[in-house]
Amino acid sequence: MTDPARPVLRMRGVAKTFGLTRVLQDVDLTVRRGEVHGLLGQNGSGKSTLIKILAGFHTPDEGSIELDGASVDLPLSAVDRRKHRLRFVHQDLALLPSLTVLENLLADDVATGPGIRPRRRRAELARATAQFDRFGISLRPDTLVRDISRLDRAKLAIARAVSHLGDDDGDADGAGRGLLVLDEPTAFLPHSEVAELIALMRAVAAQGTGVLFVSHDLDEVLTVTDRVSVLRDGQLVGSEDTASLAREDLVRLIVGRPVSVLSAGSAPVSASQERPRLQVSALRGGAVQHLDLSVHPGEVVGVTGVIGSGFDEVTQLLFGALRASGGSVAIDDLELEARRLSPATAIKAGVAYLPSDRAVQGSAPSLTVGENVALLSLRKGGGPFALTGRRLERHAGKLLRDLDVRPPEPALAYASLSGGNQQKAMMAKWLVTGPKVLLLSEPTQGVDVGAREQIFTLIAEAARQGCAVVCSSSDLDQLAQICNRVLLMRRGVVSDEVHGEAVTKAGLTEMLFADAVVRSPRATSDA
Ligand SMILES: Nc1ncnc2c1ncn2[C@@H]1O[C@H](COP(=O)(O)OP(=O)(O)OP(=O)(O)O)[C@@H](O)[C@H]1O
Repeated sequence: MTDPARPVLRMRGVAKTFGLTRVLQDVDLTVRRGEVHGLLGQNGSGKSTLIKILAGFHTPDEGSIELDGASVDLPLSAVDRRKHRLRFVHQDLALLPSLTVLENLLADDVATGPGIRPRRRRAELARATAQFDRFGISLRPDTLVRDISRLDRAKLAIARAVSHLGDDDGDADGAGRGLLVLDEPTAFLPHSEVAELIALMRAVAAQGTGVLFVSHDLDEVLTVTDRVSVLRDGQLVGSEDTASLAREDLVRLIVGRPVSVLSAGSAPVSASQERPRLQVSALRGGAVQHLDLSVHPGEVVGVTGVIGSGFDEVTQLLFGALRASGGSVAIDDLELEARRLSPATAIKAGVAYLPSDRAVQGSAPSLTVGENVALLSLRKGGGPFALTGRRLERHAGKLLRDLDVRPPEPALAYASLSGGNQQKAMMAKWLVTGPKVLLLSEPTQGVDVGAREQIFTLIAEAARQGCAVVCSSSDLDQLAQICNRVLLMRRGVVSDEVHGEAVTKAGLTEMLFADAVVRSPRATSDA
């Protein structure tokens, strides 16, 4: 029988170096059975590397790992991962959109065998339904994954991982239920939906599984975890009971110093009285039914709402990443028909766009950091010959240092930068073009508290230089810190607006709450 007090994971003295860079040093990490354990740290602090060691992707240079009290060989083999029920849910969720919920749940069988055998279908359906019921998930097994919401996809990915943890050969006392590693599964979810995933994590831990949860969202971490471990520059700087930590303590552990901007809020930039830099009239497309919007030089306007309200599509429409069906967009004296907008015309008109799905839309992962950062400035500088070789490296290197991208090394493969540093590099890429209009979609998703502060400063600086900024986000804290005014969208139209002193997290929460009250019961349950 498994000792219930025995940790599901114990890492000791783990170290990892890439080339000359020491990424992890002497890391001890313990996850207990039935606990949700947060793993935190700034961008580039080594969290993903630690997880990749657990996934058997990297071999540590030094250190040992015990799973359920048993020492395992390194690199961790698939056999050991399966034996000790070590499962992962990564940010991309790894679901197959063209298959059904049930087929995804059984993806291992589908991938390696003839699919779901007809005579077992009934049994598999019953098992899936029981699994969903156990965790309070309402998903129809026959629905195609491409037709379900982002929240349901995240739930499905977790249910799939857990279904392998709770196999019938578990110990009679329920011990030894393994370890579920969640690597930022909430990063692309609106804040209003995260609560449901938090409930799911707690339900998983309640069955005896250890949950290791990586997130940059401190409120989320303080709500769901029992303990947290913090990495700074590859070293473990603390493992603490969450209940004993105040938010400021956690920030200090992560960043190594207090971060004043989080409590004080950055001073909002003030809009001038000049005529609008960006004028949007009767824009429609996607879920957006009708949008009129004027943004002055120096003004930062937020757009928020619940999923399906269209708030997250406004910036995509303005950039031409999503085709508009009507309306017009004027930037200074240039009038454009919204239907004719494409990313190329938008860039030419002086529009910069930082999408939320950066890995897919925002960058060229196969190029180096320097090439990515210089992509647009090359275009601006008069063709592909404007900056080459050493000049390109010098130019990109300066930008990277200015923005504190770590490491500020233009020759590195872009894909090897940590998530938050990729985000800062993309911000650098756009800001060198001196845009008239800056469009942001969830600009600090997956970004640590220190980098978040730097990105806010960059946004304020862009506004100070006369940029008109539009930011689609469900992060009310972020909107309160950067915006002069925030629009609330409901069913494709603007239903409310807050501005001036009311742009605080409390003011925005109140606006959303008032909106939820007036929405129909069906719409409210979607929130
Ligand atoms: N394969 C690799 N080759 C070279 N350097 C790497 C490689 N993988 C990671 N690194 C470097 O190791 C450091 C730690 O990266 P890691 O991805 O573990 O950070 P992280 O804490 O997960 O960051 P984030 O929160 O931004 O995802 C970074 O400086 C990164 O550039």
